[in-house]
Parts: sequence; structure tokens; C-alpha cells
Amino acid sequence: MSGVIEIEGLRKTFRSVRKGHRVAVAGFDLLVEAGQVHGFLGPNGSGKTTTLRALLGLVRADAGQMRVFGADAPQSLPQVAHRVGAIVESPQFFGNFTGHRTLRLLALAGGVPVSRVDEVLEQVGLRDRGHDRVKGYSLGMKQRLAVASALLKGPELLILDEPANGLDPAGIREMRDLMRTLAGNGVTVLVSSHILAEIQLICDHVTIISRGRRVTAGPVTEVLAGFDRNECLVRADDLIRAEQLLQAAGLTVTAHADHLVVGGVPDPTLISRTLGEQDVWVRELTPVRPDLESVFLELTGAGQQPTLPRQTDGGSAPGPSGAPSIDLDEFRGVQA
Ligand SMILES: Nc1ncnc2c1ncn2[C@@H]1O[C@H](COP(=O)(O)OP(=O)(O)OP(=O)(O)O)[C@@H](O)[C@H]1O
Repeated sequence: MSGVIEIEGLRKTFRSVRKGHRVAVAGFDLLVEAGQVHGFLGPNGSGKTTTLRALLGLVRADAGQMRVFGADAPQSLPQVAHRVGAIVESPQFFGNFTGHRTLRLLALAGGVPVSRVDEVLEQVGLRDRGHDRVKGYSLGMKQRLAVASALLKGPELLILDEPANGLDPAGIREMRDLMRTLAGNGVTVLVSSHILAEIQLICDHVTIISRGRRVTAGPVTEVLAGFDRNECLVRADDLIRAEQLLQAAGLTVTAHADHLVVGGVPDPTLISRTLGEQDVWVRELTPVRPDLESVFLELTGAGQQPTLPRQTDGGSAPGPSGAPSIDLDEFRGVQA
């Protein structure tokens, strides 16, 4: 393997006297290559944060190999630390300090020229608010200040754990634009999230984790293409006859209240011709393309408990049916 981040066979089990042991990461692999904006996706409790913490040495892995820019992680991270910016645990800022002062202190502490402060404030869109106190910042502005602090040293790799968490749609859009700008400037970005619409809009590559294991990885377009079943949504003037005719033509048809979903249709004209020849007229014919949400739900089984908020996927806390679940409202709520 060769990449900016390489993880092979990572394992981490948390043990406590009271709760017993909890397998957080169960033999996980990840490869992030230079120039990628790589989405790291998984339901709540699937092991994303533990993976990133293990990579950065914030928690000790039980087994596995990890490298960042070719240096063994976390032991040799100091050799490459100047090339990496990471926000894995929400940084706490002094509310009475301004954003500018906060970054100035961090620059001085990190041996970075203070001239970088204005540059990173500009980069994250906080230039006009840099001299306001942090306690007056919105959550989105605090997140951007955190990103600014990670950008001070001009990293080639930025690792962000759930940067859109808790943000409103406008804040999410700002974060998304920021990540795109950074990627445009050649920064490799690894961003974990359970907000799928976000990942699909920002990332070119994706790795999906469920119960501590990788369930798929690759370019977003290829991952989605692998789930394309050549389905079409059909609305017609006589839906019952349409269903019968399409079934008779050998197509897979699923009937819904006001439409049909027809599977295995490489060419949609097959549908309009089959129906038109029998005087059934198509009102709508739309190819159904898989999105990351449907792929994610299929791979992680997370859709089986859609009404239970914030279930974990850690193996020891499954939903009532034994299936992991996620907070679907958080997915669907993001349309920024
Ligand atoms: N310090 C800890 N002690 C005990 N268990 C832990 C600890 N940290 C994480 N876990 C457990 O490990 C599993 C994976 O958690 P982790 O935080 O890595 O998931 P995640 O994918 O980042 O979830 P989220 O999206 O909710 O942040 C969960 O079951 C969690 O409860």
C-alpha cells in the first residue's frame, strides 16, 4: 500500500470493569491517497473516532499497522506532524479571547510566523470577525476557528472528525465550501461524518465502516455505480395495467401508491414502448440512481431501525432486532 494515510488491520477493544469489553474497531483498513477528499462514513458508534484517535496516538491500538506520509503512526508521527492538521476532539477556546488572539497564541506556541494568522482567518472566512471575542461566535464560526488553528502550519493533510456536527444548513454549507477550497489548494482531506448528503457533495472517495469493519471503499462514483440496479420510477395513466404489462415483459416491478419502480431496465425506452404499444401512457419515467444514503443503509443495515435516534453500531448495543441503526433525521435534514 502507498498513501498519505495507510491503516491495515486496526483493532481496538475498550475494557471496563463495569461494562465489560466493547470492540470499537475490529480489523479495519483505510487508504487515503494524496489529493483526495476522502469521506469516512459510518453510523454512530461504528468506530470512526476511535480509528482517528488511534491514528493520532490519542488512544492505544491493540493491533494493526498505521502510517501517515510513510511514517509509522503514532510512534513516528512527530517526524511528519508539521505536514498534518487534525481536529478530532473539539478544541476548547477561551471565550474572552478574540479569534485573532487565539490563533496568535497558537502560532507563537507552534513556532509558526504570526503573519499566518491573517491568512488562515481569511481562508476560513473569519477575517471580518477575527477581532471579535470567541464567546460571541456561532457554533459554525467556532468550528471554522478550529479549522483555522489546524491550518496555521500549512498542512498537506487535514483530518476532520465530524466537522458538520451540530451545524445548521448555512454552517454546513460554509464548512463544505471551505473543504472544497482547501482541496482546490492541494490539501488532502479526510473527513468523518454520518451526514451522507454532505459526503456525497464534498468527497471524491469514501470508506464506509460498520461495527468496526470496512464494508466498502473507493471513488464515490464507483461505489455508487456498484449499486446501480438500472431502476426506473414510472407513473402512468393506468398503473395496474402498467404493472401487469411490465411484469409480462419480464421486468421486476415494485408497486407503490402512485408509482412503480421497475428494475433491470438498461434502456428506459423499453418501458415506454411496452406500455405505449398497449395504449397505456407514461406520465413520468425517471431513472433511479443510487445515492450514498441508500448504499450506506444497505451496507450497514442501518435502515432497519430508522425511528430510533442515535443507536450505536458498536456491536454491544444493537437495536431491538439486533441491527445497528442511525439517526436518519440527521441525514435527511441536510439539504444545504
Ligand atoms: N473511551 C471509551 N471507552 C469505552 N468505550 C468507548 C470509548 N470510546 C468509544 N467507545 C465505544 O467504541 C465504539 C465506537 O465508538 P466511536 O466513538 O469510535 O464511534 P463513531 O463512529 O465515532 O461514532 P459517532 O459518530 O457517534 O461519533 C462505541 O461503541 C463506543 O461506545
